[in-house]
Amino acid sequence: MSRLQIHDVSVRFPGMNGGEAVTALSGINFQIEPGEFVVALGASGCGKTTLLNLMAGFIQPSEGYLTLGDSGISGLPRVACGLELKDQITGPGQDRGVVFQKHALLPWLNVLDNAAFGLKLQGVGKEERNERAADFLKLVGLEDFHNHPVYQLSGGMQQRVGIARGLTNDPQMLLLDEPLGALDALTREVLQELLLEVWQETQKMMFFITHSVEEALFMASRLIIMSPRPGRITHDFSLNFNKIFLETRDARQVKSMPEFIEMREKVLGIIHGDEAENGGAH
Ligand SMILES: Nc1ncnc2c1ncn2[C@@H]1O[C@H](COP(=O)(O)OP(=O)(O)OP(=O)(O)O)[C@@H](O)[C@H]1O
Repeated sequence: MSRLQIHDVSVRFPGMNGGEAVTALSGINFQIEPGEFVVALGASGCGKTTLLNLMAGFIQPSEGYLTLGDSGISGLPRVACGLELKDQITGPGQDRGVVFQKHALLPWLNVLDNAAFGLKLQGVGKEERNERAADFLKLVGLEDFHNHPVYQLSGGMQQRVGIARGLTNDPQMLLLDEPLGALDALTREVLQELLLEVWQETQKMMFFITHSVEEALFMASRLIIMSPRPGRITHDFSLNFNKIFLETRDARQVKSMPEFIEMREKVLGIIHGDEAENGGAH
């Protein structure tokens, strides 16, 4: 397992319709260690999705570079980085799985074919891809739904398929952009617990974006808070509420612990302070 490192990264987008350029991220230095569950929280527009897109290799930084172990993800060529990277700049890669809020499933395919779709694109043979997809469908509790068309499934079950699909390459890292944001409260809590179980089982690095402070505190082994204009990481907390849950399996009890409530108030204060500073802009 390798660590993900972000070195002095900034991202500027050209202004829309001839407007001013936007500095979405500035001076980001950050690393994710093997086994960490990192959650990013912050006001709208503070650059959370931009950061995830960088890690996924979907976009390039304007300055700086990213590495996963001794492979470059994006940024300056390895010569300019002064590093001995094993691989050239790779962009998106099988070592990083992505799960979106809208599960982006293919409605004409069944659950198994959706979960195995990425493997199919890579040319993995049918038997092997079905076997690998089945392992991860089992992990998310869908072992009895292989042949169901995805459009017949509830939102929560569709997102389970999305999570299984993100895992089928057995990536080192799972990048999740508000994966539970579109779900009802009850389903959301069930999937929070499921994701923690998946994390415990697979030990993968997780980078998870949310707007919910409670969800962030419950899920994170490390919580980063970002602030906009330009997007920066302003706070970095180590937490262990997720481990307490995995030991006790009692989410209600964890979320009502005095330490949890105290931390929730502290984080809300930080975020509301940022929003007030930015005129509540979204
Ligand atoms: N492709 C783009 N072109 C121009 N500006 C962009 C582009 N993508 C993002 N931005 C701008 O960069 C800033 C950061 O956007 P980003 O989507 O990363 O924030 P976010 O924290 O994920 O927001 P939200 O919580 O609302 O999803 C915003 O000001 C946004 O308008």
